[in-house]
Amino acid sequence: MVTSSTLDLSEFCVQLPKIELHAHINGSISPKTMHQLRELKKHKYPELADFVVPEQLDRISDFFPLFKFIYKLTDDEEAIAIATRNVIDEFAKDGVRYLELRTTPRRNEDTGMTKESYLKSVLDVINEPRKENIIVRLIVSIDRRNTLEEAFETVDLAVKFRTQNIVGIDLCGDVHQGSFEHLRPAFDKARTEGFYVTLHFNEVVENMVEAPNLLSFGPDRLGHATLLDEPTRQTIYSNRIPIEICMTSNVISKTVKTFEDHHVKDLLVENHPFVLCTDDKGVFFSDLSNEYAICSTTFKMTRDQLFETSLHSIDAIFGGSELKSQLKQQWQEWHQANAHAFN
Ligand SMILES: CNc1ncnc2c1ncn2[C@@H]1O[C@H](COP(=O)(O)O)[C@@H](O)[C@H]1O
Repeated sequence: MVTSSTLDLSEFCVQLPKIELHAHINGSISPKTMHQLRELKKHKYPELADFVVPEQLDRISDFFPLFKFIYKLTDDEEAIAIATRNVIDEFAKDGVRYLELRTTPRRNEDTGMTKESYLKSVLDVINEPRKENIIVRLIVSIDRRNTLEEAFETVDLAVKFRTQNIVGIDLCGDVHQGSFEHLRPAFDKARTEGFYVTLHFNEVVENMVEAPNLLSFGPDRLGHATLLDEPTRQTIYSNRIPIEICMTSNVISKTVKTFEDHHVKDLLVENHPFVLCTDDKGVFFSDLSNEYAICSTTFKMTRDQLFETSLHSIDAIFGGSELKSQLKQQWQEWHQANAHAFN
């Protein structure tokens, strides 16, 4: 039998069943898969030979241009399928039992990939049978830089493939570009069609002016919610809107100074719902188990508190009450079978 002395914090965090709700597919591609895809694509794009993901960024505006390279690695249906499959396998190995991936459908004129064939390729992988104990769902992302027409196109695609485990729509992309208000009619349509909605929220100071607009939409979850003024905080707390927390992402992209300063500390004090997530594990080099370990070490959380954090995350999934009950039962069974790991 394993005792607590043989199960260190990192191993506990891997074994703990976890929920991942904020993972962008193209940002989650591991160095190993990047290498595999680079080998496939190097003749076509020789410039990829010198591409390495930097370990540190000076500011968040240095983050978005990385995708000019990453998108060359996934420029066709086969490559995006390989990336999606490997990302799912890696999350499963890291103890994730329920995963909501998100991605922005993208076309590529050279390869003939369309937004529809991109989405189909991702969904085919999400829905393929797998041995691992992991349930996978998809959130379709709308990029802030999109025109309203493009945003509608994305929602229409989600409607077309809705029976294939698409559960929600997300607003993401370069935080210094575009506006939610401009794209709002597409989000209204998504809501009317019955999709859940999550919005990247207040990652940088410049986003704060549009916060009232985003909140007036009534999002089901918020991504990051890093900078909150008092009225915004009140609205989020009183409506108990769950927040997707990505500690390493925020610290590496310098929207939060240090782990100790991270705004998750306020949520812990307020007992406000949050879900620990990775954001872009391929770019920030941190798996979900590592995010649990960082949160635990930074805020002195016990193993019981980590288990409760993971268990409560189930309430924030874009799924119905039956699925939530099934997952909670699975979590409780794991807890009973692993009582020794909590000492
Ligand atoms: C750091 N925080 C973040 N804030 C906002 N958007 C982000 C993001 N991290 C990733 N993305 C969005 O996700 C895309 C990559 O995955 P997909 O091509 O969709 O699979 C990026 O191009 C960006 O638009």
